[in-house]
Amino acid sequence: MSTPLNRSTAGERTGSVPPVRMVHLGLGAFHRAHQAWFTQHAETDAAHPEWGIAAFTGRSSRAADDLTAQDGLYILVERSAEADAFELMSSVVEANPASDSPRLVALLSDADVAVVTLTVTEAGYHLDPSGRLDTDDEAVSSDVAALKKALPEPAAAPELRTAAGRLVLGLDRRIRSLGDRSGIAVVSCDNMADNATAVRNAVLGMARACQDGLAERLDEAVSWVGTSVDRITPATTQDLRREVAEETGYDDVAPVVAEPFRSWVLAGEFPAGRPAWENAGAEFVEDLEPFERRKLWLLNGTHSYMAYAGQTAGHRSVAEAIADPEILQGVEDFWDEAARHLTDPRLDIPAYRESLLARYRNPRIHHLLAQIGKDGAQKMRIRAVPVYEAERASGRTGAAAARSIRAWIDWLRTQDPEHLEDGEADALRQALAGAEPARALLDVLRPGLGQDAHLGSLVIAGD
Ligand SMILES: NC(=O)c1ccc[n+]([C@@H]2O[C@H](COP(=O)([O-])OP(=O)(O)OC[C@H]3O[C@@H](n4cnc5c(N)ncnc54)[C@H](O)[C@@H]3O)[C@@H](O)[C@H]2O)c1
Ligand SMILES: O=P(O)(O)OC[C@@H](O)[C@@H](O)[C@H](O)[C@H](O)CO
Repeated sequence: MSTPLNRSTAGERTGSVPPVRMVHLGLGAFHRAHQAWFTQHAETDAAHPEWGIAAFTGRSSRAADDLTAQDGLYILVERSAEADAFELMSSVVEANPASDSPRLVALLSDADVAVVTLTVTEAGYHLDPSGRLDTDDEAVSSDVAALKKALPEPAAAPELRTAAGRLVLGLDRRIRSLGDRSGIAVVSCDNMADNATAVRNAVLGMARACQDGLAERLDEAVSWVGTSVDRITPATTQDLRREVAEETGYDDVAPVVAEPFRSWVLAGEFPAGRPAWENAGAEFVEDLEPFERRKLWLLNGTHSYMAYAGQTAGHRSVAEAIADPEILQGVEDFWDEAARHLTDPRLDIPAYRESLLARYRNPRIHHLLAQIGKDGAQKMRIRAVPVYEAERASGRTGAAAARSIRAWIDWLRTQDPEHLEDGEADALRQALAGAEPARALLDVLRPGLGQDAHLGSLVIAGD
């Protein structure tokens, strides 16, 4: 019989409960395998940790219910090709539902809270293809209406639908209560190009739509920190729960599995302090872009290629797809093209590629292509299109990047348009229903791309 997991059953396996100094939005698997891990491993005295995380779910309250019942504790399974290592995680000290605006306001009004991190998926920023807040989006306009009413009333904390709306409310209250001491770092940990600008555009776009002058006040208080985050973290399954119970004796309802590899590169200021994440291997750099491109193009770019080409070929996981010689060739070709534009000597592309192959081939990480394939419009826009454009600007064909874009289009055309798992599903449905679907899908990726005759010859043939 397994034991429920909580601070009393864990006993001395955890240190004391650290004070909340970080707020996180988007309590998914990745946060628990990455930022929570780095925060726990940054502590110099594990018995008396100093940085606790108060996390909020992104939408449903499920993860908050599960983790609250366990006092925030969960088990992280580090899964290499050979073996599993089980670690009890205790840096998340509070798990709240996304709906709990009063708690978010209270936390952000506390001067000791110094950092906000986010993992709300690319779609959770509600940005349009040009990178600005999409004010036509229903969730965005609903938050604008609620905030217009609530902001002038200091005690109001309505339930909001977007991460940007929640941050506008919480940061407005922080500035009102802390004045000069309201400086704080907001750190997007989602896979996006220039994620610091992405979260800034979302939050300031929301503020601008709600109240004159608010965007400027928020921008003065917030340091928008850019990051490149990496640790392959598949969705949790019932099998994992069973395996954790067998190995540890705990009936953990919210375990997480991840590969041993992890990396976090950050650029930006932390006006109110931060955990010493460098103790856990994080790197702080002045210029994030080369690192971000290496990760988004080489890893995420080929993940997306494998997701579409792999599912079309009948594969289910990354490990299966990379074992297919044709797909491996497509991955290598994409890397050759992308690598020509990753010339910073600090990047060591050959070693990075070799390590990616080993990570993809880890047979014990069951990373589903269907999970990676969600929200393809936003992902292909930043993972494949820039490689194609960089190749064309250098006078080359961009054939491998085009092959990846074609894989997305071919796969999309086999899907039921009514059940697309994509934040841009409406635009995709419209494109798929038109007279020239492939061309229209290219235009969803980037307006005008459908008119690129060279890309058309590679992607649209047979339309
Ligand atoms: N899983 C990985 O390997 C990995 C690695 C690097 C980066 N990331 C980044 O982390 C993100 C989350 O990955 P995950 O594995 O935790 O996924 P997950 O499905 O476990 O969790 C997603 C989280 O985002 C929230 N969310 C989803 N849509 C939202 C929306 N529209 N508005 C607000 N919140 C929303 C969910 O409620 C949940 O808390 C990814 O989209 C990616 O940008 C993931
Ligand atoms: O998490 P997403 O949905 O942005 O992308 C799917 C995968 O490409 C991604 O999660 C990678 O596994 C991750 O970025 C590795 O660090």
